[in-house]
Amino acid sequence: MQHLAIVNGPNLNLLGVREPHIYGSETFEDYLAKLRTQFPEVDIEYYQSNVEGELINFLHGCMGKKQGIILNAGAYTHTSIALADAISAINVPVVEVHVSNVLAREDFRKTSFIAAKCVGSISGLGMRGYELAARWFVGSETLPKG
Ligand SMILES: O=C1C[C@@](O)(C(=O)O)C[C@@H](O)[C@@H]1O
Repeated sequence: MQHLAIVNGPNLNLLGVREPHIYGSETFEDYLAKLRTQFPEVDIEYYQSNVEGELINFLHGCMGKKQGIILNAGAYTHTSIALADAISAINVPVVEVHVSNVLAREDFRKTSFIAAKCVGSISGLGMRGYELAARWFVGSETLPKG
């Protein structure tokens, strides 16, 4: 069985409530329940924190345990060298996901400190970005299978 982690950063606990015109009106918990039924062969652990260091600790803990990480770092995407360093430090591939199209928004969202450390990025495809990232991991032959 493959083990993936979905990691959501600050303010993403408020998906469904927060600025629904940008992020939609579905809660992440509802979305995750559907996602899990789409990937019965995958163990998907979900972690969310509003605290930078807690996100880093969780990423460290994925070493040797997960085949891949799907990370929406929220606003830390645009600020956190520490998070970028954590992605470099762990031997687990990370796909960056953003619900909104960050390149179509404010200029400060156009910089991602984490993008270059990730295997790829998905932005602007709504919640489906998580599904597409999971599908990429499942189809990836280069990854060790658990
Ligand atoms: O919190 C978020 C959410 C986001 O990562 C997204 O999923 O679109 C985009 C970020 O710029 C923002 O700070």
